[in-house]
Formats: sequence, structure tokens, C-alpha cells
Amino acid sequence: MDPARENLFAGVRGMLQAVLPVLWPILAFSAVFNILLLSGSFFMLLVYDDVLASRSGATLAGLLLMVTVAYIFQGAIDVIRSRVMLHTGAQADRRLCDRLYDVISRHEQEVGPLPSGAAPVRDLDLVRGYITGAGPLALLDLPYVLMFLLILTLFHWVLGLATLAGVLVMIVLMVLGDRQTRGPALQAAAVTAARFTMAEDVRRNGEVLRVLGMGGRRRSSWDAISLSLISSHDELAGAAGRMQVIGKAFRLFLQSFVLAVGAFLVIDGDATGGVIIAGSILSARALMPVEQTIGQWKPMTEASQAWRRLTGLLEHIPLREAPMPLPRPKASLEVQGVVCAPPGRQKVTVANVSFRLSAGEALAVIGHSGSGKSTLMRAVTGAWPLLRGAVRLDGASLEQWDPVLLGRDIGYVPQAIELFDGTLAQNIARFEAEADPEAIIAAARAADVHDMIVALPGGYEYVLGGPGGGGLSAGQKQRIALARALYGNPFLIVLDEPNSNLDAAGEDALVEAVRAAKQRGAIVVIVGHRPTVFAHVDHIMIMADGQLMQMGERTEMLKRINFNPAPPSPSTQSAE
Ligand SMILES: Nc1ncnc2c1ncn2[C@@H]1O[C@H](COP(=O)(O)OP(=O)(O)OP(=O)(O)O)[C@@H](O)[C@H]1O
Repeated sequence: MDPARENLFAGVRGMLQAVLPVLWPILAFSAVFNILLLSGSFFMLLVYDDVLASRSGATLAGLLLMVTVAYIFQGAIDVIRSRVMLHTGAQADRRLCDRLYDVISRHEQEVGPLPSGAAPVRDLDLVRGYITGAGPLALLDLPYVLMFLLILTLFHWVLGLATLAGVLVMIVLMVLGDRQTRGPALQAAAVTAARFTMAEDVRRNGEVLRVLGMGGRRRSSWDAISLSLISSHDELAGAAGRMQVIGKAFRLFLQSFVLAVGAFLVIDGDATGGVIIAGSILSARALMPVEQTIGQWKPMTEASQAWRRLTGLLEHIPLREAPMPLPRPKASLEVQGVVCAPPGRQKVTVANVSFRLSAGEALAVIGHSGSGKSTLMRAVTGAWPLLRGAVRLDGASLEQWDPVLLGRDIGYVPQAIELFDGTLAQNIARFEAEADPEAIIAAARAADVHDMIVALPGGYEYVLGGPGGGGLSAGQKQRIALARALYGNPFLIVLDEPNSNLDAAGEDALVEAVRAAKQRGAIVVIVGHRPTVFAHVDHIMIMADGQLMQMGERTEMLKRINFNPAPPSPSTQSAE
């Protein structure tokens, strides 16, 4: 089968699986709904053939009452069906959005950069929109075309045949519609994703674009993408709209055509006047689900492609079962023959690095830019997957630990710091639901940031980001990130250039934090280009080209690199 069509079928099949939990009630409602749809044509048949012949007002009143009740039921069932689908769509969204959160948060680390975090969310919106719209109901109504055809054939086989011919023409229109919309739908999805990615890029780099006068140049690419988006959506909407209009016009024509066929039958004495009207209405009913399916072709194609993209994304990042909890680490960190590359890349950026640290020891990692220090820190914390080797805490490799539980025992200040929208207290406490205020203050004091926090409006409740939220300087962010890393006294503390934006007071606080962490038995690994990182460390490692070039005891290594430590600042004198 044509892969694009296979994709469409697989997408629709997958989306309809979301309806499975409510399949039986929906099928039952659809059956009753479609049977009630017959009431209008039977009413016509009886009025024309019986009431007019018998001239009975009482029969007419009785029939009118019955058809009114049938219409009320039909309307009520339609509303119930739609509400059930709305609920089903919401359930599918809830199930998928939990997984999507997991996937978006893990994608960059495990598979590689995700071009846009917003695109999968939009895909989910498309899928939910389709499930809760008229699309699945139109598909569920399709089998009832056969029921209408059968009843028409019972009226007269010529009527059945004429309507069947009409249904076949509509199916041909549907196939043509699919052919015409498939390409534009794929193109529209690709350009929409590209525009999302570009919008995020422009948002992130707005400052640089403006200051360096690059805004206009990026804007021309933005305009080009937007134009291409409009033209592909135009093409898609045009093709789908054409099919819809042709389908509708054809249905109206067929209604008249069947009426004419019925009239011929009446002229030949093969049918009654009621059959003409009832047949005409029934033929229109028979074509309605086909017409609705054609009308839903664009949302169905878009949603089915969105579903395939979503499931592809989810398959890349399988659900992770939490391993059995282990006792909290307290003895050692072992890095054994670690080989690591940025996720999704082939180029190895840390090759065969091994070392071991015991509780209470600290290691400084130095090296030129691009030598692999940050990659090693990501490997040590489990942020990036290893190609080979193992990182072990108390003998157990990182995969053996439940990442959520292990998070309590790891403190990490990444090179590029991002704080989350929320209060300073929430950020320091890693958004723990019932964080202990004393632990938050202890972490803030350990990073010597308590005084800075209480001097801000609202203190620990100072809100970052969001509407009306405040901001922080790069140095302040770095100190809050240090407090977050120290929160809960983790066993392994990894600090990737934690002092790049710190002033002298901040550096003193950092040095003191390393000393205190060691004293309570933590392991500290610190990367940096500034001499402060050497204070209190026991070992120094030099990296170059992703390799561990040298590693040794602090004093000896300082001699080897010809480094004369500056006299310690008053606050750190007691440490050495
Ligand atoms: N996200 C990434 N995608 C692709 N390549 C990357 C990524 N991050 C790092 N690299 C590459 O990995 C190599 C090591 O980079 P890494 O950031 O580990 O170096 P570093 O020693 O920490 O440098 P610096 O001191 O400048 O921070 C570099 O060649 C870099 O180009």
C-alpha cells in the first residue's frame, strides 16, 4: 500500500482506538440514531400513501405525534453521542498529555534536540479536536449507508441501484479528495512546524536580534515561511473545500434524480406517490455519512498525520518503569570507561574517562573550551545517556536508580542556568509539594543567598517569570541555582562553572559551600576556568579533546600546571 495512505489509515485506526472504551455505547447510540433517521421518510410515505388516500385527520395527528417524538429522541441521542465523544477526547488528551510531558522533558537528553516543544502540543490539539468533532461519528455512521440502500431496494430495486450508483460516485470523490489533500496536508504540517520552531528561536534570541540589527534579516525568513504556510493551507483548504462543495451539490442532485426515477416508476405504475418522496429523502440520508466523511477529510488527514507524529515521538522514548528503590548513596562515585556523545549525534565528546571519588572528596575538572568538561558532567549526573561505560553510586549504575528518588541525592548547577516560573522558595525546593521552609533557608544560607533573597520584594515568595513576575541578574540566578543544588543536602554535587557570573562574595560563598558539603560527607565535582575551583578540592583533572589527560592529588597537580594559589580570602582561611 502507498506509504502515505498506510499512514493515514494507521493514524485514523490509532485515533479511533481512543474511542474503544466507549465503543459499545457509541455503537448503540449510532444504531438508534440512524434508525430514527428513517422516521422522516416513513412519515412521508404514510402521509402520501395512507393519510391522503384515507383522508383521516386522526391518523395524520397520530403520525405527526410519533414523528415529533422520534425527532426529539434523535436530537437527544445526537447530543449524547457528541458529549460522549467530547469526554472521550478529553480522556485521550489526559492520557497522551501525561506521556507527552514525559517525552518533551526527556527528548533532548535521550534522543536529541526536539525542534519545537510546542509542535507536539499542537499535534495533540489536532487529535483531540478530531476525536471530539464530527469526524469519528461520520465514520461510525458509514455502515448505515447499507441499511438505507437495503430499504430503498425494498421500495424498488431501481431506486436502490440509482442510490448505490450515487454512493459509488461519492466514494470516487472521496478517493480523489484524499489524493488531492494528502500532499498539501503534509506540506502544511511541515511548514507549520518550521514556523513554530522559528517563533521559539526568535523569542529566545529577541535581544540579540534587536541589538545586532539582525531582526530584519530573520523577519524575511519569517515572512517567507509564513507565505509558504498560507499557500499550503490555501491549497489544502481549497482541495478539501472543492470536494465538499462537489459532494454536497451531488447529493442534492441525486435527491432530485431519485425523485425523477421514482416519478418514472409511478408513471409506469411500479410505485406509489409516497415512495417517490420517501425514496428521495432516504437517498439523501444514504449519502449523508459519505458527504460528512468527505467534509471531515481535511481535519481527519491533519489529525491522522498529527497522530502518527505523536506516536512516532512516543515510540522513540518508551515509558520508563521506575526501578526498585535502593538505599540512599553515601559512599562512592565511580566513573568507569565512560564514552559519551551529545544525544542524537555521532561525535564522541568524552572518551574512556574513569575515576573514583569517596564520600567527603572533591574533584576540580579543568581544560580548554570544548574539551568535554560539560559533557562529562552530564554523563556523571545521568543527564545524557552513555554510549559505553558506567557511572556508579555506591556500586549501582545510574540506570538502577529511580530518577525521581535519585534526584534528591544529586545537586547540579548546569552551565546554562534556567530557573522555572514560580517563587524563589519553589525554585530552591525543586517545586517539592510540601517543602520544609527550614531546609529552603538552610540551602539559601549554604549558598549565601539568604540576605539577597530577603532584600527582594516578597523575599522567598518573590515570583520569577509569568505575568507580573520579576527577574534576576545572571549572578543572582547562579546563586539561586547553587542553593537549589544544595537543597536537601544531596550526596553528589556537580557544579559546571558555577562561578562564571559570581562576584567576590559569591565566589567566597561557593568555596564555603564546597567545604561544608565535603565536611558532611558529600562528593563534589566542580568545573571551572577560575582558580576558585581549586579551593578545598582533593583532586584535579585536566581534560583535552574529550580525554582525561591528567588526574592527581591537588598539590601535585597545582605544581604540574604551575599554578600558584592566591592567598585564601579571609572567609576561606579556616578551610585549608
Ligand atoms: N548540545 C550539543 N550538541 C552538539 N555538540 C555539542 C553539544 N554540546 C557540546 N557539544 C560538543 O561537544 C564538545 C565538548 O563540549 P563541552 O561543552 O563538553 O566542552 P567544555 O569543555 O565544557 O567547554 P566549555 O569550557 O567551553 O564549556 C564540543 O566539541 C562541542 O562542540
